[in-house]
Amino acid sequence: MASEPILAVSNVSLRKGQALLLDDVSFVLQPGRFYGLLGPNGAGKSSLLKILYRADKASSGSIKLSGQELATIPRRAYASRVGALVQESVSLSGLSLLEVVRLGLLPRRLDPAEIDTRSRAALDDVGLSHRADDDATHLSGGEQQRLFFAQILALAPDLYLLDEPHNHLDLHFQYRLLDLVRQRGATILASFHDMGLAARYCDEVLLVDHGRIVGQGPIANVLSRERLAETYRVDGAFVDGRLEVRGAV
Ligand SMILES: Nc1ncnc2c1ncn2[C@@H]1O[C@H](COP(=O)(O)OP(=O)(O)OP(=O)(O)O)[C@@H](O)[C@H]1O
Repeated sequence: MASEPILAVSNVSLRKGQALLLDDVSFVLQPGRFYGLLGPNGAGKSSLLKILYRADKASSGSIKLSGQELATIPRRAYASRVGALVQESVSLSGLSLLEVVRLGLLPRRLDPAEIDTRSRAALDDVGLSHRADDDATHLSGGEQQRLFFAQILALAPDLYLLDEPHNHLDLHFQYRLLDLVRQRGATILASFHDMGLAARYCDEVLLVDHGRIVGQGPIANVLSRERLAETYRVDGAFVDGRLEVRGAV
């Protein structure tokens, strides 16, 4: 029998003016699994993730975290269980790397020694411990992404929401950081445009198109030749677990 879902999304819609960004979205996430959120540009992936990390509110529908309606969970309690790596740029002005990671631990209310230990360990995980006291504004794009990964790794949430986690990362860190997150054994929902990474890491994918979930399951089943043509407008197919694309259609 399946355990209680960590997240249950039922009939969620999101309107902005005349535009329907999410249209009756429903799915559940089971604990400990790695889920990919796939879909073409403008499909609604970031809009959905924003609602899940409470940067936006659904126009209708229900979202439950371990059976509790999201709107009834105190913000701090929610933030200590659900960690997000997001696309929006954040000002790091005047902060050291260590301070940025510490900030991410605020919802946890830990004692200062524990905050320090966790923050330094997380910086080490992402290969930035030697720069702990540097000014965070001086980081490259990929280094900043690693810093935000450190923040979320230090938090150690039950549910990781990752919007294009591979953004700006070189090959080493794409694999290293996704391996690290997966090893935590938490639940992960991550959006991907890189199908190689999605195929390697995701137990299951959710395919979004025009604000609707049009498929859920193992990636090679969801991204059939027909769906790849309809949704991504490419002539392609999964062969031996790898996506082969002949070109755009
Ligand atoms: N505040 C808003 N008002 C109106 N439309 C919006 C708003 N925010 C986003 N959109 C539109 O909603 C659609 C979905 O955007 P979203 O960022 O969720 O897509 P996405 O699947 O994450 O795309 P990408 O792969 O390009 O990052 C887009 O067409 C976008 O222009």
